[in-house]
Amino acid sequence: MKIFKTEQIRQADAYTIANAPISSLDLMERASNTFVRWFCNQFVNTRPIGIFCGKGNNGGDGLAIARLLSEKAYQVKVYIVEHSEDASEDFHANFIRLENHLTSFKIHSEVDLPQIPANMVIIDAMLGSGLSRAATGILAEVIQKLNDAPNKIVSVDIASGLYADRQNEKEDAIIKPHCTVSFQFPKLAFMMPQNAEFVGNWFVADIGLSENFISATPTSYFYTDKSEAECKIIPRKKFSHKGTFGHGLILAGSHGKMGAAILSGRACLRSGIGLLSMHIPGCGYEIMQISIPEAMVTVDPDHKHLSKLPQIESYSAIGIGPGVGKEKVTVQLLATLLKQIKTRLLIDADALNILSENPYLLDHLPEKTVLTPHPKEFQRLAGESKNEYERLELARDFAKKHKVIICLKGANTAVVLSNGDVHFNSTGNAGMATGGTGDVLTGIITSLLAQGYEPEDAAILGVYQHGLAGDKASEIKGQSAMIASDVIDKLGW
Ligand SMILES: NC(=O)C1=CN([C@@H]2O[C@H](COP(=O)(O)OP(=O)(O)OC[C@H]3O[C@@H](n4cnc5c(N)ncnc54)[C@H](OP(=O)(O)O)[C@@H]3O)[C@@H](O)[C@H]2O)[C@@H](O)CC1
Ligand SMILES: [K+]
Repeated sequence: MKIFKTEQIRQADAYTIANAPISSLDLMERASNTFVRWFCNQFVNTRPIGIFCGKGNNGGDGLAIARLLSEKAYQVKVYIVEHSEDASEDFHANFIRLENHLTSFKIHSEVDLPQIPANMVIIDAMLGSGLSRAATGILAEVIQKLNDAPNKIVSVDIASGLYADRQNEKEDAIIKPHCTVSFQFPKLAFMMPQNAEFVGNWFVADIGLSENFISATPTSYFYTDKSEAECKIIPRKKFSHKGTFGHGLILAGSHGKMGAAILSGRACLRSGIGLLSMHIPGCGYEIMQISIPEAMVTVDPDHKHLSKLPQIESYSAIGIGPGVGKEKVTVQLLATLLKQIKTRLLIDADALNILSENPYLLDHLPEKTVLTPHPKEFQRLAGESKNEYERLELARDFAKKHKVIICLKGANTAVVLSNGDVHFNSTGNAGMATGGTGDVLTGIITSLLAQGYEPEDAAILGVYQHGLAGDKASEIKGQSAMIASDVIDKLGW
Protein backbone atom coordinates (compact mmCIF):
# COMPACT_ATOMS: atom_id res chain seq x y z
CA MET A 1 0.00 0.00 0.00
CA LYS A 2 1.30 3.43 -0.88
CA ILE A 3 1.82 6.08 1.78
CA PHE A 4 1.33 9.58 0.42
CA LYS A 5 2.45 12.88 1.86
CA THR A 6 -0.18 15.49 2.74
CA GLU A 7 0.27 17.41 -0.47
CA GLN A 8 -0.24 14.25 -2.54
CA ILE A 9 -3.36 13.37 -0.53
CA ARG A 10 -4.73 16.81 -1.35
CA GLN A 11 -3.96 16.21 -5.03
CA ALA A 12 -5.64 12.77 -4.92
CA ASP A 13 -8.66 14.44 -3.38
CA ALA A 14 -8.75 17.17 -6.06
CA TYR A 15 -8.16 14.70 -8.90
CA THR A 16 -11.01 12.48 -7.69
CA ILE A 17 -13.37 15.44 -7.43
CA ALA A 18 -12.44 16.55 -10.94
CA ASN A 19 -12.51 13.14 -12.62
CA ALA A 20 -14.82 10.76 -10.74
CA PRO A 21 -16.94 12.97 -10.96
CA ILE A 22 -17.97 13.61 -7.38
CA SER A 23 -18.42 16.89 -5.52
CA SER A 24 -16.14 17.61 -2.61
CA LEU A 25 -19.19 17.65 -0.32
CA ASP A 26 -20.22 14.18 -1.54
CA LEU A 27 -16.67 12.93 -1.00
CA MET A 28 -16.89 14.19 2.58
CA GLU A 29 -20.23 12.39 2.93
CA ARG A 30 -18.66 9.20 1.58
CA ALA A 31 -15.71 9.49 3.98
CA SER A 32 -18.05 10.13 6.89
CA ASN A 33 -20.27 7.19 5.96
CA THR A 34 -17.18 4.95 5.86
CA PHE A 35 -16.13 6.19 9.27
CA VAL A 36 -19.64 5.62 10.66
CA ARG A 37 -19.79 2.05 9.33
CA TRP A 38 -16.51 1.33 11.11
CA PHE A 39 -17.64 3.13 14.26
CA CYS A 40 -20.98 1.27 14.55
CA ASN A 41 -19.10 -2.03 14.47
CA GLN A 42 -17.03 -0.92 17.45
CA PHE A 43 -19.44 0.97 19.70
CA VAL A 44 -23.07 0.24 20.54
CA ASN A 45 -25.59 3.08 20.34
CA THR A 46 -26.34 3.04 24.04
CA ARG A 47 -23.13 4.96 24.78
CA PRO A 48 -23.23 8.75 24.47
CA ILE A 49 -20.99 10.23 21.81
CA GLY A 50 -19.20 13.58 22.01
CA ILE A 51 -17.88 14.95 18.73
CA PHE A 52 -15.31 17.75 18.91
CA CYS A 53 -15.06 19.60 15.60
CA GLY A 54 -12.65 22.17 14.22
CA LYS A 55 -13.67 24.45 11.37
CA GLY A 56 -11.78 22.92 8.44
CA ASN A 57 -12.78 19.82 6.52
CA ASN A 58 -11.82 17.54 9.40
CA GLY A 59 -14.46 19.41 11.40
CA GLY A 60 -16.81 19.06 8.41
CA ASP A 61 -16.35 15.29 8.62
CA GLY A 62 -17.17 15.54 12.33
CA LEU A 63 -20.47 17.32 11.61
CA ALA A 64 -21.46 14.80 8.92
CA ILE A 65 -20.54 11.93 11.26
CA ALA A 66 -22.71 13.53 13.97
CA ARG A 67 -25.72 13.64 11.63
CA LEU A 68 -25.20 10.08 10.39
CA LEU A 69 -24.77 8.68 13.90
CA SER A 70 -27.83 10.48 15.20
CA GLU A 71 -29.81 8.98 12.31
CA LYS A 72 -28.71 5.62 13.72
CA ALA A 73 -30.15 6.54 17.12
CA TYR A 74 -26.84 7.37 18.81
CA GLN A 75 -27.09 10.17 21.39
CA VAL A 76 -24.67 12.68 19.96
CA LYS A 77 -23.38 15.97 21.36
CA VAL A 78 -21.48 18.24 18.99
CA TYR A 79 -18.89 20.75 20.20
CA ILE A 80 -17.38 23.23 17.78
CA VAL A 81 -14.01 24.59 18.81
CA GLU A 82 -13.98 28.20 17.63
CA HIS A 83 -10.30 28.41 16.68
CA SER A 84 -11.00 30.65 13.72
CA GLU A 85 -13.60 33.08 12.39
CA ASP A 86 -13.65 31.28 9.05
CA ALA A 87 -14.88 27.84 8.26
CA SER A 88 -14.31 25.71 5.16
CA GLU A 89 -17.12 25.57 2.60
CA ASP A 90 -17.90 21.93 3.30
CA PHE A 91 -17.85 22.54 7.04
CA HIS A 92 -20.43 25.24 6.47
CA ALA A 93 -22.61 23.04 4.25
CA ASN A 94 -22.57 20.28 6.86
CA PHE A 95 -23.30 22.76 9.62
CA ILE A 96 -26.51 23.72 7.81
CA ARG A 97 -27.40 20.05 7.22
CA LEU A 98 -26.86 19.30 10.90
CA GLU A 99 -29.08 22.11 12.17
CA ASN A 100 -32.23 20.12 11.36
CA HIS A 101 -30.97 17.25 13.51
CA LEU A 102 -28.97 18.57 16.42
CA THR A 103 -27.94 21.67 18.27
CA SER A 104 -24.23 22.19 18.56
CA PHE A 105 -22.28 23.88 21.36
CA LYS A 106 -19.58 26.41 20.64
CA ILE A 107 -16.35 26.43 22.60
CA HIS A 108 -14.71 29.86 22.56
CA SER A 109 -12.75 29.64 25.78
CA GLU A 110 -12.07 27.50 28.79
CA VAL A 111 -15.39 28.43 30.45
CA ASP A 112 -17.27 26.74 27.60
CA LEU A 113 -15.55 23.40 28.15
CA PRO A 114 -18.23 20.76 28.82
CA GLN A 115 -18.40 18.11 31.54
CA ILE A 116 -17.67 14.80 29.91
CA PRO A 117 -19.65 11.79 31.21
CA ALA A 118 -17.44 8.82 32.00
CA ASN A 119 -19.00 6.50 29.43
CA MET A 120 -18.95 9.03 26.56
CA VAL A 121 -16.98 8.03 23.46
CA ILE A 122 -15.12 11.04 22.07
CA ILE A 123 -14.74 11.58 18.35
CA ASP A 124 -11.83 13.89 17.59
CA ALA A 125 -12.50 15.93 14.44
CA MET A 126 -10.74 19.18 15.30
CA LEU A 127 -7.73 19.20 13.03
CA GLY A 128 -6.83 16.79 10.26
CA SER A 129 -4.26 16.68 7.53
CA GLY A 130 -4.57 20.46 7.07
CA LEU A 131 -2.63 21.13 10.27
CA SER A 132 -0.29 23.99 9.39
CA ARG A 133 1.12 24.87 12.82
CA ALA A 134 1.02 23.59 16.36
CA ALA A 135 -2.37 23.68 18.08
CA THR A 136 -2.47 26.55 20.58
CA GLY A 137 -5.07 28.56 22.54
CA ILE A 138 -8.48 27.00 22.91
CA LEU A 139 -7.54 24.05 20.68
CA ALA A 140 -4.64 23.18 22.97
CA GLU A 141 -6.92 23.51 26.01
CA VAL A 142 -9.53 21.16 24.59
CA ILE A 143 -6.82 18.68 23.59
CA GLN A 144 -5.38 18.78 27.10
CA LYS A 145 -8.80 18.27 28.70
CA LEU A 146 -9.65 15.33 26.45
CA ASN A 147 -6.27 13.71 27.03
CA ASP A 148 -6.73 14.08 30.79
CA ALA A 149 -10.16 12.43 30.70
CA PRO A 150 -10.33 8.63 30.90
CA ASN A 151 -12.72 8.42 27.92
CA LYS A 152 -12.11 6.44 24.74
CA ILE A 153 -11.08 8.76 21.92
CA VAL A 154 -11.36 7.95 18.22
CA SER A 155 -9.58 10.35 15.86
CA VAL A 156 -10.96 11.11 12.44
CA ASP A 157 -8.22 10.76 9.82
CA ILE A 158 -5.39 11.72 12.21
CA ALA A 159 -5.10 12.88 15.81
CA SER A 160 -5.66 16.62 16.11
CA GLY A 161 -2.32 18.37 16.44
CA LEU A 162 -0.21 15.57 14.91
CA TYR A 163 1.60 16.46 11.67
CA ALA A 164 0.97 13.81 9.03
CA ASP A 165 4.49 13.74 7.69
CA ARG A 166 6.84 15.85 9.74
CA GLN A 167 8.19 16.13 13.23
CA ASN A 168 6.18 17.72 16.04
CA GLU A 169 7.90 19.60 18.84
CA LYS A 170 7.96 17.87 22.24
CA GLU A 171 5.61 20.40 23.84
CA ASP A 172 2.96 20.38 21.06
CA ALA A 173 -0.64 19.73 22.09
CA ILE A 174 -1.70 16.50 20.38
CA ILE A 175 -4.67 14.22 21.00
CA LYS A 176 -3.82 10.77 22.37
CA PRO A 177 -6.49 8.59 20.79
CA HIS A 178 -7.24 4.94 21.41
CA CYS A 179 -7.60 4.56 17.70
CA THR A 180 -7.41 6.49 14.47
CA VAL A 181 -9.52 5.89 11.37
CA SER A 182 -7.46 7.25 8.50
CA PHE A 183 -8.94 7.99 5.10
CA GLN A 184 -7.60 5.98 2.16
CA PHE A 185 -3.93 5.87 3.22
CA PRO A 186 -2.00 5.46 6.43
CA LYS A 187 0.01 8.58 7.23
CA LEU A 188 3.79 8.58 7.45
CA ALA A 189 3.43 9.77 11.06
CA PHE A 190 1.79 6.43 11.97
CA MET A 191 5.02 4.58 11.12
CA MET A 192 7.14 6.44 13.66
CA PRO A 193 7.38 4.59 16.99
CA GLN A 194 7.73 7.97 18.76
CA ASN A 195 4.14 8.76 17.72
CA ALA A 196 2.60 5.57 19.13
CA GLU A 197 0.55 7.40 21.79
CA PHE A 198 -0.75 9.91 19.22
CA VAL A 199 -2.01 7.21 16.87
CA GLY A 200 -3.29 4.28 18.93
CA ASN A 201 -4.55 1.38 16.86
CA TRP A 202 -5.10 2.62 13.36
CA PHE A 203 -7.36 1.54 10.54
CA VAL A 204 -7.57 2.65 6.94
CA ALA A 205 -11.01 3.45 5.54
CA ASP A 206 -11.20 3.23 1.75
CA ILE A 207 -13.09 6.31 0.55
CA GLY A 208 -12.72 5.57 -3.15
CA LEU A 209 -10.11 8.16 -4.17
CA SER A 210 -9.10 7.77 -7.82
CA GLU A 211 -7.33 4.46 -8.48
CA ASN A 212 -5.76 6.02 -11.57
CA PHE A 213 -4.25 8.82 -9.55
CA ILE A 214 -3.04 6.46 -6.84
CA SER A 215 -1.34 4.05 -9.22
CA ALA A 216 0.20 6.77 -11.39
CA THR A 217 1.57 8.90 -8.55
CA PRO A 218 5.05 7.96 -7.38
CA THR A 219 5.96 7.81 -3.72
CA SER A 220 8.97 6.68 -1.75
CA TYR A 221 6.93 5.24 1.11
CA PHE A 222 5.00 1.98 1.23
CA TYR A 223 3.26 -0.19 3.78
CA THR A 224 3.66 -3.97 3.45
CA ASP A 225 0.31 -5.50 4.22
CA LYS A 226 -0.79 -9.13 3.85
CA SER A 227 -1.71 -8.97 0.18
CA GLU A 228 1.49 -7.19 -0.79
CA ALA A 229 3.64 -9.69 1.13
CA GLU A 230 1.82 -12.72 -0.25
CA CYS A 231 2.33 -11.51 -3.84
CA LYS A 232 6.06 -11.84 -3.31
CA ILE A 233 6.00 -15.51 -2.33
CA ILE A 234 7.42 -17.74 -5.06
CA PRO A 235 5.36 -20.97 -5.07
CA ARG A 236 7.30 -24.23 -4.70
CA LYS A 237 6.94 -26.29 -7.84
CA LYS A 238 5.84 -29.91 -7.59
CA PHE A 239 8.99 -31.42 -9.09
CA SER A 240 11.42 -29.45 -6.98
CA HIS A 241 14.40 -31.02 -5.20
CA LYS A 242 16.61 -29.64 -2.45
CA GLY A 243 18.98 -28.15 -5.04
CA THR A 244 16.13 -25.98 -6.29
CA PHE A 245 16.03 -23.96 -3.10
CA GLY A 246 19.63 -22.95 -2.80
CA HIS A 247 22.49 -23.67 -0.48
CA GLY A 248 23.13 -20.98 2.12
CA LEU A 249 26.04 -20.38 4.46
CA ILE A 250 25.68 -18.68 7.81
CA LEU A 251 28.80 -17.55 9.67
CA ALA A 252 27.81 -17.16 13.29
CA GLY A 253 28.64 -17.77 16.93
CA SER A 254 31.54 -17.42 19.35
CA HIS A 255 32.31 -18.82 22.76
CA GLY A 256 29.24 -18.11 24.92
CA LYS A 257 27.14 -17.01 21.96
CA MET A 258 26.42 -20.23 20.12
CA GLY A 259 22.73 -19.65 20.81
CA ALA A 260 22.70 -16.85 18.23
CA ALA A 261 24.09 -19.25 15.62
CA ILE A 262 21.51 -21.90 16.47
CA LEU A 263 18.60 -19.47 16.26
CA SER A 264 19.67 -18.10 12.89
CA GLY A 265 20.32 -21.60 11.52
CA ARG A 266 16.98 -22.98 12.66
CA ALA A 267 15.10 -19.98 11.30
CA CYS A 268 16.92 -20.34 7.98
CA LEU A 269 15.88 -23.99 7.66
CA ARG A 270 12.29 -23.18 8.62
CA SER A 271 12.11 -20.60 5.82
CA GLY A 272 12.37 -22.92 2.87
CA ILE A 273 16.09 -23.21 2.10
CA GLY A 274 17.29 -26.37 0.32
CA LEU A 275 20.60 -26.83 2.13
CA LEU A 276 22.25 -24.96 4.96
CA SER A 277 25.87 -24.91 6.05
CA MET A 278 27.01 -23.20 9.22
CA HIS A 279 30.55 -21.97 9.75
CA ILE A 280 31.24 -21.79 13.49
CA PRO A 281 34.17 -21.67 15.91
CA GLY A 282 35.53 -24.97 17.25
CA CYS A 283 33.79 -24.69 20.62
CA GLY A 284 30.40 -24.86 18.91
CA TYR A 285 30.83 -28.05 16.89
CA GLU A 286 28.95 -30.50 19.08
CA ILE A 287 26.39 -27.93 20.17
CA MET A 288 25.57 -27.25 16.55
CA GLN A 289 25.49 -30.87 15.35
CA ILE A 290 23.17 -31.84 18.17
CA SER A 291 20.93 -28.76 17.98
CA ILE A 292 20.50 -28.65 14.22
CA PRO A 293 21.05 -32.07 12.63
CA GLU A 294 19.70 -30.69 9.32
CA ALA A 295 22.64 -28.28 8.94
CA MET A 296 26.11 -29.11 7.65
CA VAL A 297 28.91 -27.65 9.71
CA THR A 298 32.37 -26.34 8.91
CA VAL A 299 34.58 -25.64 11.87
CA ASP A 300 36.91 -22.67 12.20
CA PRO A 301 40.52 -23.37 13.30
CA ASP A 302 40.00 -20.91 16.16
CA HIS A 303 38.28 -22.51 19.14
CA LYS A 304 36.41 -19.42 20.36
CA HIS A 305 35.96 -17.05 17.44
CA LEU A 306 35.57 -17.00 13.69
CA SER A 307 38.95 -16.36 12.12
CA LYS A 308 39.23 -18.01 8.74
CA LEU A 309 36.86 -17.81 5.82
CA PRO A 310 35.90 -21.26 4.48
CA GLN A 311 35.46 -21.96 0.75
CA ILE A 312 32.48 -19.83 -0.31
CA GLU A 313 32.15 -20.42 -4.05
CA SER A 314 29.35 -22.97 -3.89
CA TYR A 315 26.85 -20.99 -1.85
CA SER A 316 23.88 -19.10 -3.26
CA ALA A 317 23.75 -16.69 -0.31
CA ILE A 318 25.75 -15.91 2.80
CA GLY A 319 24.66 -14.45 6.13
CA ILE A 320 27.16 -13.26 8.71
CA GLY A 321 26.92 -11.71 12.15
CA PRO A 322 24.86 -13.38 14.89
CA GLY A 323 27.05 -13.80 17.95
CA VAL A 324 30.36 -13.39 16.11
CA GLY A 325 31.94 -10.76 18.38
CA LYS A 326 34.48 -8.20 17.16
CA GLU A 327 37.84 -9.94 17.59
CA LYS A 328 40.62 -8.81 15.24
CA VAL A 329 40.59 -12.19 13.50
CA THR A 330 36.86 -11.83 12.83
CA VAL A 331 37.38 -8.34 11.39
CA GLN A 332 39.92 -9.92 9.05
CA LEU A 333 37.50 -12.66 8.11
CA LEU A 334 34.81 -10.12 7.22
CA ALA A 335 37.28 -8.11 5.13
CA THR A 336 38.26 -11.28 3.23
CA LEU A 337 34.62 -12.23 2.75
CA LEU A 338 33.83 -8.81 1.25
CA LYS A 339 36.74 -9.19 -1.15
CA GLN A 340 35.83 -12.68 -2.30
CA ILE A 341 32.05 -12.81 -2.28
CA LYS A 342 30.23 -13.05 -5.58
CA THR A 343 26.81 -13.97 -4.25
CA ARG A 344 24.02 -12.40 -2.13
CA LEU A 345 25.04 -11.25 1.31
CA LEU A 346 23.36 -10.33 4.60
CA ILE A 347 25.23 -8.61 7.43
CA ASP A 348 23.87 -8.46 10.98
CA ALA A 349 24.74 -7.80 14.61
CA ASP A 350 28.47 -7.72 15.48
CA ALA A 351 29.41 -7.88 11.82
CA LEU A 352 27.60 -4.53 11.50
CA ASN A 353 29.53 -3.20 14.49
CA ILE A 354 32.73 -4.29 12.74
CA LEU A 355 31.67 -2.20 9.75
CA SER A 356 31.04 0.81 12.04
CA GLU A 357 34.49 0.48 13.58
CA ASN A 358 36.18 -0.11 10.21
CA PRO A 359 34.29 2.22 7.87
CA TYR A 360 36.71 1.56 4.99
CA LEU A 361 34.92 -1.78 4.65
CA LEU A 362 31.72 0.02 3.64
CA ASP A 363 33.29 0.72 0.25
CA HIS A 364 33.63 -3.02 -0.33
CA LEU A 365 30.01 -3.95 0.33
CA PRO A 366 28.58 -5.76 -2.69
CA GLU A 367 25.61 -4.01 -4.26
CA LYS A 368 22.30 -4.85 -2.56
CA THR A 369 23.87 -6.35 0.53
CA VAL A 370 21.12 -6.59 3.16
CA LEU A 371 21.99 -4.96 6.49
CA THR A 372 19.74 -5.61 9.49
CA PRO A 373 20.64 -3.11 12.23
CA HIS A 374 18.58 -2.28 15.31
CA PRO A 375 18.51 1.46 16.07
CA LYS A 376 21.71 1.44 18.15
CA GLU A 377 23.64 -0.51 15.51
CA PHE A 378 22.35 1.86 12.86
CA GLN A 379 23.46 4.85 14.93
CA ARG A 380 26.95 3.39 15.18
CA LEU A 381 26.93 2.83 11.45
CA ALA A 382 25.48 6.09 10.18
CA GLY A 383 25.63 8.57 13.05
CA GLU A 384 23.18 10.25 15.42
CA SER A 385 19.78 11.60 14.46
CA LYS A 386 17.49 13.89 16.45
CA ASN A 387 14.29 12.02 15.74
CA GLU A 388 12.82 9.17 13.71
CA TYR A 389 12.13 11.27 10.61
CA GLU A 390 15.75 12.31 10.57
CA ARG A 391 16.89 8.73 11.16
CA LEU A 392 14.80 7.56 8.23
CA GLU A 393 16.35 10.18 5.97
CA LEU A 394 19.78 9.14 7.18
CA ALA A 395 18.97 5.53 6.34
CA ARG A 396 17.74 6.52 2.86
CA ASP A 397 20.94 8.48 2.19
CA PHE A 398 23.08 5.64 3.52
CA ALA A 399 21.25 3.03 1.42
CA LYS A 400 21.60 5.15 -1.73
CA LYS A 401 25.23 6.01 -1.10
CA HIS A 402 26.37 2.44 -0.42
CA LYS A 403 23.79 0.79 -2.71
CA VAL A 404 22.61 -1.48 0.10
CA ILE A 405 19.29 -2.52 1.62
CA ILE A 406 18.74 -1.61 5.26
CA CYS A 407 16.18 -3.30 7.49
CA LEU A 408 15.93 -0.75 10.28
CA LYS A 409 14.49 -2.93 13.02
CA GLY A 410 11.79 -1.71 15.40
CA ALA A 411 8.01 -1.44 15.54
CA ASN A 412 7.06 -1.11 11.84
CA THR A 413 10.58 -2.16 10.74
CA ALA A 414 11.54 0.06 7.81
CA VAL A 415 13.07 -1.75 4.84
CA VAL A 416 15.04 0.94 3.03
CA LEU A 417 15.99 0.00 -0.51
CA SER A 418 19.03 1.18 -2.39
CA ASN A 419 16.91 3.61 -4.46
CA GLY A 420 15.70 5.26 -1.24
CA ASP A 421 12.24 3.66 -1.20
CA VAL A 422 11.00 2.71 2.24
CA HIS A 423 8.70 -0.26 2.95
CA PHE A 424 7.26 -0.23 6.45
CA ASN A 425 6.26 -3.57 7.89
CA SER A 426 2.79 -4.26 9.23
CA THR A 427 3.43 -7.36 11.36
CA GLY A 428 5.13 -7.95 14.69
CA ASN A 429 4.54 -6.99 18.29
CA ALA A 430 6.29 -5.86 21.46
CA GLY A 431 6.81 -9.48 22.53
CA MET A 432 9.51 -9.66 19.88
CA ALA A 433 11.65 -7.16 21.76
CA THR A 434 13.61 -10.00 23.31
CA GLY A 435 17.06 -11.51 22.78
CA GLY A 436 17.52 -13.65 19.70
CA THR A 437 14.70 -12.40 17.48
CA GLY A 438 17.23 -10.49 15.38
CA ASP A 439 19.17 -13.73 14.80
CA VAL A 440 15.93 -15.30 13.64
CA LEU A 441 15.47 -12.52 11.07
CA THR A 442 19.00 -13.10 9.79
CA GLY A 443 18.16 -16.75 9.20
CA ILE A 444 14.90 -16.00 7.40
CA ILE A 445 16.34 -13.42 5.00
CA THR A 446 19.48 -15.51 4.29
CA SER A 447 17.17 -18.38 3.44
CA LEU A 448 15.14 -16.27 0.99
CA LEU A 449 18.30 -14.88 -0.62
CA ALA A 450 19.64 -18.41 -1.06
CA GLN A 451 16.39 -19.49 -2.72
CA GLY A 452 16.85 -16.83 -5.37
CA TYR A 453 14.53 -14.09 -4.11
CA GLU A 454 15.68 -10.65 -5.23
CA PRO A 455 17.34 -8.94 -2.25
CA GLU A 456 14.56 -6.31 -2.08
CA ASP A 457 11.87 -8.99 -1.93
CA ALA A 458 13.88 -11.14 0.46
CA ALA A 459 14.18 -8.21 2.86
CA ILE A 460 10.55 -7.06 2.63
CA LEU A 461 9.06 -10.57 2.73
CA GLY A 462 11.51 -11.79 5.37
CA VAL A 463 10.69 -8.92 7.70
CA TYR A 464 6.97 -9.51 7.15
CA GLN A 465 7.16 -13.27 7.82
CA HIS A 466 9.31 -12.68 10.89
CA GLY A 467 6.66 -10.35 12.33
CA LEU A 468 3.83 -12.66 11.33
CA ALA A 469 5.46 -15.59 13.10
CA GLY A 470 5.95 -13.31 16.11
CA ASP A 471 2.24 -12.45 16.06
CA LYS A 472 1.28 -16.12 15.94
CA ALA A 473 3.69 -16.89 18.79
CA SER A 474 2.25 -14.10 20.91
CA GLU A 475 -1.27 -15.46 20.45
CA ILE A 476 -0.19 -18.70 22.08
CA LYS A 477 2.43 -17.63 24.61
CA GLY A 478 1.48 -14.01 25.24
CA GLN A 479 3.90 -11.16 24.60
CA SER A 480 5.82 -11.36 27.85
CA ALA A 481 6.41 -15.12 27.81
CA MET A 482 7.36 -15.58 24.17
CA ILE A 483 11.00 -16.11 23.22
CA ALA A 484 12.86 -16.18 19.92
CA SER A 485 12.50 -19.98 19.57
CA ASP A 486 8.71 -19.56 19.66
CA VAL A 487 8.97 -17.25 16.65
CA ILE A 488 10.90 -19.94 14.75
CA ASP A 489 8.26 -22.53 15.64
CA LYS A 490 5.60 -20.37 14.02
CA LEU A 491 7.42 -19.77 10.75
CA GLY A 492 5.90 -21.18 7.61
CA TRP A 493 3.84 -19.93 4.69
N1 LIG B 1 -8.20 12.83 2.03
C1 LIG B 1 -9.31 13.23 1.46
O1 LIG B 1 -9.39 13.17 0.30
C2 LIG B 1 -10.44 13.71 2.25
C3 LIG B 1 -10.22 14.40 3.43
N2 LIG B 1 -11.22 14.81 4.21
C4 LIG B 1 -10.96 15.52 5.45
O2 LIG B 1 -10.35 16.75 5.22
C5 LIG B 1 -9.33 16.95 6.18
C6 LIG B 1 -8.39 17.98 5.72
O3 LIG B 1 -9.11 19.14 5.66
P1 LIG B 1 -8.46 20.58 5.66
O4 LIG B 1 -7.46 20.64 4.60
O5 LIG B 1 -9.57 21.55 5.63
O6 LIG B 1 -7.69 20.58 7.01
P2 LIG B 1 -8.17 20.54 8.54
O7 LIG B 1 -7.11 19.91 9.26
O8 LIG B 1 -9.54 20.07 8.75
O9 LIG B 1 -8.33 22.07 8.87
C7 LIG B 1 -7.34 22.84 9.08
C8 LIG B 1 -7.98 24.21 9.15
O10 LIG B 1 -7.55 24.77 10.31
C9 LIG B 1 -6.53 25.74 10.05
N3 LIG B 1 -5.43 25.35 10.89
C10 LIG B 1 -4.39 24.52 10.61
N4 LIG B 1 -3.62 24.36 11.69
C11 LIG B 1 -4.19 25.08 12.67
C12 LIG B 1 -3.86 25.31 14.02
N5 LIG B 1 -2.78 24.77 14.57
N6 LIG B 1 -4.64 26.11 14.74
C13 LIG B 1 -5.72 26.69 14.20
N7 LIG B 1 -6.09 26.52 12.93
C14 LIG B 1 -5.33 25.70 12.18
C15 LIG B 1 -6.27 25.70 8.57
O11 LIG B 1 -6.17 26.96 8.01
P3 LIG B 1 -4.85 27.82 7.97
O12 LIG B 1 -4.96 28.65 9.20
O13 LIG B 1 -3.67 26.90 7.96
O14 LIG B 1 -4.97 28.60 6.72
C16 LIG B 1 -7.55 25.05 8.06
O15 LIG B 1 -8.52 26.06 7.86
C17 LIG B 1 -8.76 15.58 6.35
O16 LIG B 1 -8.01 15.42 7.50
C18 LIG B 1 -10.03 14.75 6.36
O17 LIG B 1 -10.55 14.71 7.66
C19 LIG B 1 -12.57 14.34 3.92
O18 LIG B 1 -13.50 15.25 4.26
C20 LIG B 1 -12.84 14.01 2.49
C21 LIG B 1 -11.78 13.43 1.73
K1 LIG C 1 -8.69 14.72 13.90
